[in-house]
Amino acid sequence: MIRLEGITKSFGSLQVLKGIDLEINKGEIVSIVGPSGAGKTTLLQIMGTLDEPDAGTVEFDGTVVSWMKEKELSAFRNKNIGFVFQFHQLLPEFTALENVMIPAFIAGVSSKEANERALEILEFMGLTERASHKPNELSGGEKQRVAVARALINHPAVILADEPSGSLDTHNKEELHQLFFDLRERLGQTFVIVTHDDNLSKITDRTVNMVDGMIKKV
Ligand SMILES: Nc1ncnc2c1ncn2[C@@H]1O[C@H](COP(=O)(O)OP(=O)(O)OP(=O)(O)O)[C@@H](O)[C@H]1O
Repeated sequence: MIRLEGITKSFGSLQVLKGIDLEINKGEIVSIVGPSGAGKTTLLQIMGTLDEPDAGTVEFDGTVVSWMKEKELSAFRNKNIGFVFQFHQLLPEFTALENVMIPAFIAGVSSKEANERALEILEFMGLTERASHKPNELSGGEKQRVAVARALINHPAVILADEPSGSLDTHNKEELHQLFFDLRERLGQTFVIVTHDDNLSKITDRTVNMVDGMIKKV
C-alpha cells in the first residue's frame, strides 16, 4: 500500500537517510525503532509527505506523491494520512469533539456528518463523557486518545505515529497500544509507529530497525 524506494535525505552536510526501501501493507502495524538520531522521525515525515526526500519515491497505492503540487498534496495528506505525535497537539481553545472534527471540516465534510463521525469515534474510545471537555480538562491518556480519534476522522489509509505513548505512564501506554490493535481489528487500520518502547515493538506485526540512516537487515 505504501512503497518507499531509494529515499535519501540530508540536512546540510549531514546525511540522515541513506537509501531507504520500505513497503507497508494494508492492515499492518509496523514499528520503527533504533537509536536516537538514526533518522526515524525524518523517515516518518517523508512517508507522511510533510517533508520531501532528496531522492527516491513515496508511493501510496500506486500514486507517486512527489509529483503532486502543494495544494493537491495537502488535500491528499488530509484525506489519506492521520498523524499522532508524542504531545497530543490538540487545539486548547476547542473541545475534544471539535478537535476531532477539524480535519473533516478541512476535507469539506458537512458539519452534521463531521459531528456524527466524531461522536461515533469518541464513543468507540470510551470518551463520550469527555466530548465537551477542553484539552486542559483531560488526562494525558485521554488527550492521546482524542488525538488518535482526530487522526481517524477522515478514514485515512494509514496512521503515522511518532512516539505516541512517549509521554504516558505505563497504564496509559498499554491502553493506547491496545487501542491501536482494536482499531486494526475493527477497521483494518494500518499503523506505522516510531517508538522507543520495547513492549510495543515486541507486539507489532513487524519491526523496522533503523541504524545510522539505513534499515538494518535482521
Ligand atoms: N530540520 C532539520 N534540520 C537539521 N537537522 C535535522 C533536522 N531534522 C532532523 N535533523 C537531524 O537529523 C538526524 C536524525 O533526526 P531524526 O529526528 O530523524 O532522528 P530519530 O531517529 O527520530 O531520533 P529520536 O529517536 O531522538 O527522535 C539528527 O541528527 C537530527 O539532529
